[in-house]
Amino acid sequence: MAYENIIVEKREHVALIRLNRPKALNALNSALMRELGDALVKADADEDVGAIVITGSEKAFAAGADIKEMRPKSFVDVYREDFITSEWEAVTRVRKPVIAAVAGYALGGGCELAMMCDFILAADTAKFGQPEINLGVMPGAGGTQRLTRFVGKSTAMEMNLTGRFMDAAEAERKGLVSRIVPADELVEEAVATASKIADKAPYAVMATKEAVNRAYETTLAEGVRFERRMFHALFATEDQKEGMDAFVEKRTAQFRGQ
Ligand SMILES: CC(C)(O)CC(=O)SCCNC(=O)CCNC(=O)[C@H](O)C(C)(C)COP(=O)(O)OP(=O)(O)OC[C@H]1O[C@@H](n2cnc3c(N)ncnc32)[C@H](O)[C@@H]1OP(=O)(O)O
Repeated sequence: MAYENIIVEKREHVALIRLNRPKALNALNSALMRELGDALVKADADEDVGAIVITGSEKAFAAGADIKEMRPKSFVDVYREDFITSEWEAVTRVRKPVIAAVAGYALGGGCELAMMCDFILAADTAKFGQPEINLGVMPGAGGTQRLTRFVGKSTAMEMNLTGRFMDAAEAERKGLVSRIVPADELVEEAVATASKIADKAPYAVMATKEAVNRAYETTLAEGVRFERRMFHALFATEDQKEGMDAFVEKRTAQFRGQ
């Protein structure tokens, strides 16, 4: 598939995906979401890729679903298409870690896309929000659910009901983003972080991601049991031997994904 709305680069075992509709502040239309889904499936299958970064531009990670594309749709259209379609959730099906590197606006579907990633690195210019209420609708891709889990009911309710934006400092304080970096270092820092993950034992990385995500979907007791079983399973890998041998031999581990 040829891409017109995203740019994909490979760097140091990292797939860097840039959303690229600058004139529309990376508004997420169906073509862009199809291309993003395709790029994610390919990066997930690529044995030379250990982690993925999704980013936008300096001004906008993404200003939400494309309002101009959405505007003429009827109830029957959105219900039949099941809009937001499963293409929007492609990122949640990726088994490798996905980092959202957010500068500028991450609004509506843009904020929802960032929250579907495994963690968010924010530039000091980042602004998050769920302004769908101003359009006479409400979030349709997780804004009422994921945002509430990240920042708690009170802040999520206020943001969803008023459309207020949250700046990077508040997002860090409330746990929406893992950390803030200067805007001109954002992409390099995200790629360096992803590359650090890509150097680790891939099955340990995959199992860790699965276990952390389980914390959102199950009870504590079930989650801890799941974690223990995944921990046990990693003793079936050569990388467990290599990691522990390397520690004892005081050298850097060379993981081979076996
Ligand atoms: C996924 C769901 C189900 O949850 C639904 C959604 O995501 S609904 C969308 C939610 N997002 C918004 O409501 C944000 C809309 N955008 C804005 O409020 C502003 O553009 C801004 C505050 C992000 C930036 O303002 P400003 O700097 O003044 O730039 P603009 O002139 O407004 O925008 C430049 C250019 O981009 C087009 N644009 C911006 N956002 C969208 C969008 N979401 N969809 C389509 N097009 C968008 C905007 O129309 C401008 O283009 P032109 O009209 O000048 O051609």
